[in-house]
Amino acid sequence: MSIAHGIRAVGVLGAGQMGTGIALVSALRAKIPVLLHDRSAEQVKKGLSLVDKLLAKDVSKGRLTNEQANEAKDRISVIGPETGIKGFRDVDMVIEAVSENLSLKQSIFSSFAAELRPETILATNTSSISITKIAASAIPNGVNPASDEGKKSASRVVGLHFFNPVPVMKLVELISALQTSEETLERARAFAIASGKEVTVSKDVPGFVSNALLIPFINEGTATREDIDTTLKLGMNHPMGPLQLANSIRGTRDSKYRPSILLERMVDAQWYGRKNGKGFYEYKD
Ligand SMILES: NC(=O)c1ccc[n+]([C@@H]2O[C@H](COP(=O)([O-])OP(=O)(O)OC[C@H]3O[C@@H](n4cnc5c(N)ncnc54)[C@H](O)[C@@H]3O)[C@@H](O)[C@H]2O)c1
Repeated sequence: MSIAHGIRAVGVLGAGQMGTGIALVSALRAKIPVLLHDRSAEQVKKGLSLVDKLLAKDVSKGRLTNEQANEAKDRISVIGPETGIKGFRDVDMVIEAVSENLSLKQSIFSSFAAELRPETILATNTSSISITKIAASAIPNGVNPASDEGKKSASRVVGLHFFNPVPVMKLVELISALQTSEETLERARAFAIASGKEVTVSKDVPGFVSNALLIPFINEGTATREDIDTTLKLGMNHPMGPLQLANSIRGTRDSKYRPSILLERMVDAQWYGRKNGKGFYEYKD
């Protein structure tokens, strides 16, 4: 049985690569008001100009009318630094897309618990941090996690893992923390579908489904980088070889997905892939 998401407005925290894309699909596809906040005014400016650019491209390709593009843009408003996350008080769901850092996310979810309404759904776009750990930080100070209030507070936290670039990639992984309620999960699923995505459900394990399956391809080392990538592209119809993809991802620190010696040595050599121009491949630009 499918249930309605019931989200009348969404808050997006972080206007980087992912937050900007999430704000755009929420405004354009789910057609609801979006409140965007980032601690950096510079990032907000960059994010909004990217939204303009992507919408203009859709109009020029005939995928959207001018009116649809303008309506989508008008649904996005910015919460300034003086208001901060207090500006999310009236939304039904927030999606956190700040930098990948456990203590940063824990302090943000603890502020969400202090500042937002108790029924607001709290979603995180993390790609490698345990949703259960994040959910545990969404319990108000002094409340016992095993009490009814503690369980209820953590039960509205869910993983909503969008892929990069968000407007293009069709998949969203939905991740249930140990504490997540069925209602939170189903409403988050309905919201991702309304935003134009296909949803898969993953357990709260390191890497979730997608990155956990990718790691063995990257770690195998049975042939040259080109032969590994060509095998997966031409033999298995992957659009991109795993080692090309590996140049854009980061680690999980989980022992099950321990990187191969070669990957560790590449990090020792400070060859960080696309980030600084050398990984399995070299990137001149
Ligand atoms: N980039 C990807 O391919 C990708 C894919 C899936 C998931 N993710 C996850 O999405 C999240 C965001 O990744 P990204 O690539 O967009 O990062 P990014 O560095 O592009 O953006 C992060 C943004 O968060 C802002 N920020 C940091 N601390 C903040 C705070 N306390 N309050 C408000 N804003 C704050 C930064 O100013 C920055 O604009 C991470 O958890 C990442 O793991 C990334």
